[in-house]
Amino acid sequence: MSESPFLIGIAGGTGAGKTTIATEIVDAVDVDMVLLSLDNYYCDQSELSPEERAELNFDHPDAIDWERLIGDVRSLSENEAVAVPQYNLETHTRERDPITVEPEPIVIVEGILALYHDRILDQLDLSIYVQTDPDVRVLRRIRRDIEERDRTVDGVIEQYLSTVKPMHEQFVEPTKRKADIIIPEGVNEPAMELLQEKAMREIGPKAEYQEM
Ligand SMILES: Nc1ncnc2c1ncn2[C@@H]1O[C@H](COP(=O)(O)OP(=O)(O)O)[C@@H](O)[C@H]1O
Ligand SMILES: O=c1ccn([C@@H]2O[C@H](COP(=O)(O)O)[C@@H](O)[C@H]2O)c(=O)[nH]1
Repeated sequence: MSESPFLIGIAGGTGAGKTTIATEIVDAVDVDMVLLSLDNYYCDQSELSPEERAELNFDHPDAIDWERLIGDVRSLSENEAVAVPQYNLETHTRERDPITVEPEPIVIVEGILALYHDRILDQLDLSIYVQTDPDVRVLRRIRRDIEERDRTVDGVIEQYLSTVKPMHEQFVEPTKRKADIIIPEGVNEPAMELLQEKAMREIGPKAEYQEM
């Protein structure tokens, strides 16, 4: 692959539907893609006790290992494979072994702070902010964190009020102004069709070139 991949960033509050949108694009467009989630780039907290980890602020930009993320996005944009860290959201720790990810014609970077850092933003060809009402997001988060992240209702509510909500207002929501496109309420058919067409248009000539 000689051309640079087309880089898409998808940001938005917790529970907005970022992962769902990214996965739908990957499934619907007949081109190989890399989906890079900021959730894999949280700093490892294994040196702390489980109780101390549960108290951390995971919604402040300092919680993210930016150097690693910026380096991996740059490597993928230069068609180099990367070793993506594997982060466990139940234990707040990084697994021992990363997973090797090969470059593909489309790279999607997805996470609450995907549009926060200028060194990521500068590399993006298309930036998207998913805007979903806070009450919808928090209801989705309660269900998801209990079903998938081993949390309790009280724990989710306490974390939401102490860190998730204030950090969203301070750091996540303002990135909406940096977005090329704002998608309301997560997955919706017209928006998905436009995004899939855009991805195909951007990558079409490269795909044809590759087949020659
Ligand atoms: N448009 C939607 N309608 C209903 N439920 C949705 C929608 N989009 C996402 N969800 C659900 O909400 C939860 C959070 O979605 P997710 O895509 O993981 O959000 P994010 O990545 O922004 O945190 C998941 O359980 C998902 O199935
Ligand atoms: O160890 C961790 C790391 C992150 N979180 C929470 O995850 C969300 C971001 O993920 P979404 O999929 O976009 O919801 C963030 O709001 C953190 O609070 C965590 O709880 N523990």
